[in-house]
Amino acid sequence: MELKAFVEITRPHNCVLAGIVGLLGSIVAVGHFPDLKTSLLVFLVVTLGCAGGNTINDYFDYEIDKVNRPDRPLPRGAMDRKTALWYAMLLFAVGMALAYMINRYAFILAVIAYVTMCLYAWKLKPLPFIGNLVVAGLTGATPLYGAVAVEHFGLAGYLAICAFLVNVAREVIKDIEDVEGDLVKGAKTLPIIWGKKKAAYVGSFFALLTVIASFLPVKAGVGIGYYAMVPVDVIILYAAYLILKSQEREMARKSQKLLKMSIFLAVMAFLIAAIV
Ligand SMILES: CC(C)=CCC/C(C)=C/CC/C(C)=C/CC/C(C)=C/COC[C@H](O)COP(=O)(O)O
Ligand SMILES: CC(C)=CCC/C(C)=C/CC/C(C)=C/CC/C(C)=C/COP(=O)(O)OP(=O)(O)O
Ligand SMILES: [Mg+2]
Repeated sequence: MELKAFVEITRPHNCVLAGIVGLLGSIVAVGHFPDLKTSLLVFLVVTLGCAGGNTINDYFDYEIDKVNRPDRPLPRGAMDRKTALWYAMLLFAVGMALAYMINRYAFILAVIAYVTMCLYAWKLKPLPFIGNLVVAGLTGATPLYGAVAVEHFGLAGYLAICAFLVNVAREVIKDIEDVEGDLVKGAKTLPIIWGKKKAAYVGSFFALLTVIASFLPVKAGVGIGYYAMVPVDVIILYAAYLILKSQEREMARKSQKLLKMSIFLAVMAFLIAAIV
């Protein structure tokens, strides 16, 4: 067993980004950084939840990942599945204990999110489009989590809408990329039941909705720092153009990676707009 697998299986890049988004939700809700203890707790509860979610996801996706992602820790043998299961439970347990230190609602929302990630990995992923909505819903819940922690909502709802829409687009396009492995496990994803072309239209439609929604905070008066969102929207539209042009695995991978880049850049833009 490789020790680095305990970090790798959590997909730390996603977890840190998610933790920042949780903190961003608190900031845009109250218009300033919350106190250090709340900031740290929000970051850790979201990061640990995302880490546990990614770990339990790989536990249940073992057969699919042997085809789609053979380089991941479980299919390559760097960690055994039973260890991954217990590790995920540990991550969730620590996250719930920390959530309890924030407030009652933050604890309840963390439990709901953690259970949802387990249900997704165990049963919901193979459901056409439902699985995509569940993952996107969890990403949309992330900024709302930060708002619940500070017991105020403010602009966090706009972040949640954008997070949800862009991740629906990305999840559908990821399913186009993963058709080969998903067929192995009998997953009935959108591209498998509707065909890759129709799924590409769905993904592009949600990408367009994301661009439209990305201007909601401007309507709410977020200032000049917000124009950093323009290049983000250009990247999102280009990702939509690519997947409409071709639904081959490599093009789907390029399109979904562009959407991930747009998420990272958008989060940085929101962070700058919230701080300056
Ligand atoms: C206009 C615009 C794009 C606004 C950004 C909205 C926003 C705040 C997005 C953040 C969403 C979020 C909480 C991201 C956390 C990291 C993440 C991408 C989570 C979803 O992961 C599921 C995915 O299937 C994992 O796959 P992979 O990234 O390939 O490991
Ligand atoms: C709101 C709280 C407390 C936590 C939220 C935690 C977050 C950010 C969740 C976002 C969604 C997420 C990262 C879920 C984890 C499970 C996961 C990786 C889903 C996608 O997995 P697959 O659909 O199998 O795709 P992969 O090919 O990437 O495995
Ligand atoms: Mg998976």
